[in-house]
Amino acid sequence: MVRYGPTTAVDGVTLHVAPGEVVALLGPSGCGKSSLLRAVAGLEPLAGGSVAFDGVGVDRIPVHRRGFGLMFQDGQLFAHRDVAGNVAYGLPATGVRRSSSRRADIARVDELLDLVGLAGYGPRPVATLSGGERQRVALARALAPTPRLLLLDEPLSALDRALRERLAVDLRAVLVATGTTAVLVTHDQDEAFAVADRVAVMRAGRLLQVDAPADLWRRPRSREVAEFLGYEAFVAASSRAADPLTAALARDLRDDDVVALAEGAFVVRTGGGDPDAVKGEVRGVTSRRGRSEVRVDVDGIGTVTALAPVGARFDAGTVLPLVVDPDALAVLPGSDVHD
Ligand SMILES: Nc1ncnc2c1ncn2[C@@H]1O[C@H](COP(=O)(O)OP(=O)(O)OP(=O)(O)O)[C@@H](O)[C@H]1O
Repeated sequence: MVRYGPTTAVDGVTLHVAPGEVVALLGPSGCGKSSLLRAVAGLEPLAGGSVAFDGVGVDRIPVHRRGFGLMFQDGQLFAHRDVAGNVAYGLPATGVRRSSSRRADIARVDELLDLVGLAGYGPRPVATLSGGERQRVALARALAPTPRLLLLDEPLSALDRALRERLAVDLRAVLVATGTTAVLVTHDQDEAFAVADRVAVMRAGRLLQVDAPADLWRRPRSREVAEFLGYEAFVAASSRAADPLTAALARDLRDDDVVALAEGAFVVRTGGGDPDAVKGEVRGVTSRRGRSEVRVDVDGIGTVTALAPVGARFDAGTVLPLVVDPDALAVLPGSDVHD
């Protein structure tokens, strides 16, 4: 538990991270992700509960003795050191500076820069680096002491989306290659899914669900989780409107189950009429990422986003035949669904 005066930021959270595992804490702004991470790091005092590593409590151990690495959104590089100097700062001090240990340090810095895709950048002043390059240097520096746990607080959030997507893939590759156990805080679902082995969805100081990305997406435990992930419509399995959805899922549902629809649960059917197809009345069309997203009203379901080939144009009011893509559906068990 973490409290700030009367505000309880983290409450009743139990989270186990396996050796070598990467876990993302995902949730909206203010849900307590950073507070949880900072409590693990030792930067926030615990109002209750405990933090243990390898079965040993670390609550009384100060931040710098926990053997945990930290990396933040802004990298916090030293402006007066070059890239190699920043990475070398992260290396454990060897005491007597013998030339053999200096050579080993140089080799280790080169190895780390290579790992983060910055081979040859050692002599560059950090002021000349792009935002993405700075975060790569910050990652190399954080990994230099081979921390037993790496804590990353929104490490990619200051970067634009395209760069964030690329770096997320690289970040995962580096963590996996080094076998680093890590906890990452992010509000970006794509980032969490790209980097983590398991994603912990957080809301109002609590963990709602912790699962591998695919399981989280396919089996959100509650409507709250599903809505956070971007499911945009919810239909009672017992309603007639759910018939084409349950048919597409090809499995029996309980009457109190609820079918959740993500964007693309309907695809605009091109060519060939089908009198039994679901009908959707067009509200508007936007082009995004090489495809057309068509907002359609479907009887008994509401307004949802159907997909159509790029460049498809439909006038508002047009009635389109739709087919169901079962991969964009999830079933929420009835008893767990909260409105
Ligand atoms: N130093 C502080 N003093 C008082 N309240 C704080 C402090 N730090 C955080 N809080 C409050 O605790 C709650 C959780 O904040 P926290 O920063 O952990 O959330 P978060 O999920 O990381 O949000 P964000 O993504 O916006 O950083 C919020 O209500 C916040 O206002």
